Amino acid sequence: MLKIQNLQKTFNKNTVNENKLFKGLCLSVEKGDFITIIGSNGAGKSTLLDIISGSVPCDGGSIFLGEQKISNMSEYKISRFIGRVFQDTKIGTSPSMTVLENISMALNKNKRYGFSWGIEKKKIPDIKILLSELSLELENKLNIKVGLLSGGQRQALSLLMASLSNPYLLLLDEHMAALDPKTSNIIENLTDKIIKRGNITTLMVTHNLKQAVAMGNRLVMMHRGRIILDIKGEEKKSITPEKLLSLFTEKESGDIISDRLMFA
Ligand SMILES: Nc1ncnc2c1ncn2[C@@H]1O[C@H](COP(=O)(O)OP(=O)(O)OP(=O)(O)O)[C@@H](O)[C@H]1O
Repeated sequence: MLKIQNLQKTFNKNTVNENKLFKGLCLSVEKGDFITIIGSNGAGKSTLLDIISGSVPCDGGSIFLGEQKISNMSEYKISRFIGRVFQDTKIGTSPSMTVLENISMALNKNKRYGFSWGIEKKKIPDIKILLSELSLELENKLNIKVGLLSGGQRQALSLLMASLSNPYLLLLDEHMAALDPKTSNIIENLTDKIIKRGNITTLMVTHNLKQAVAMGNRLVMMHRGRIILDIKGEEKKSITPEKLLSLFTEKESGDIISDRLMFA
């Protein structure tokens, strides 16, 4: 479903700050895979999602989403196939528009008339049901401007909106990192529910080892632009945060693991 072959990326080429990040990274993702991605600071996790979504160009290699080569496409075109939720709770929604207008925009995303927030009245009951499943009272706030919602409510809405256009791929970039523990827990459960319900192929970057272990069917660990661990099936089910840490140290002995990863 997603095939990344021989990915190359160098930042600040031919300068003193040159950083050869990806030197032939490969990753094959099956339809319905829910992959949690962990790794040290600067490992390339966000850059990988940026390149897949077209916001950062790669220098070489190819990325296929199904039969479609997306590695040379514009970010705008790729966004038709991909949903993305960021760490910043303000990015996925439009603050000056109401909850209903935001939802309508997501529902109309890939339609011929494009981004529009016109909503058919008959759809409102279904939208209320979708929102009530978030258990954040948003079904009673249809006409409230999204800028007035809490970070958790906005993130739940972003997640729902990212899933509404039935994306081929969902990219979650530390989308729970800016939330307090209770809200993070709510969004974690929602993430699981939304992904399972739609069987959405998903890559989720996290610094939280417990979430990386508990969620998804596959776990990828990155370090310095390389994939150093890729586990799935029974191995993934039986992994613990402690085992992950010792595996990391085994594979990269001598390197200092990031405090952020270690104490998440
Ligand atoms: N626009 C850019 N210009 C120059 N260097 C960049 C740019 N974006 C990322 N980098 C570098 O690429 C490397 C990977 O960064 P990236 O943000 O992808 O890592 P990460 O694994 O997501 O890290 P973290 O866990 O700290 O968020 C880092 O060394 C970073 O400084």
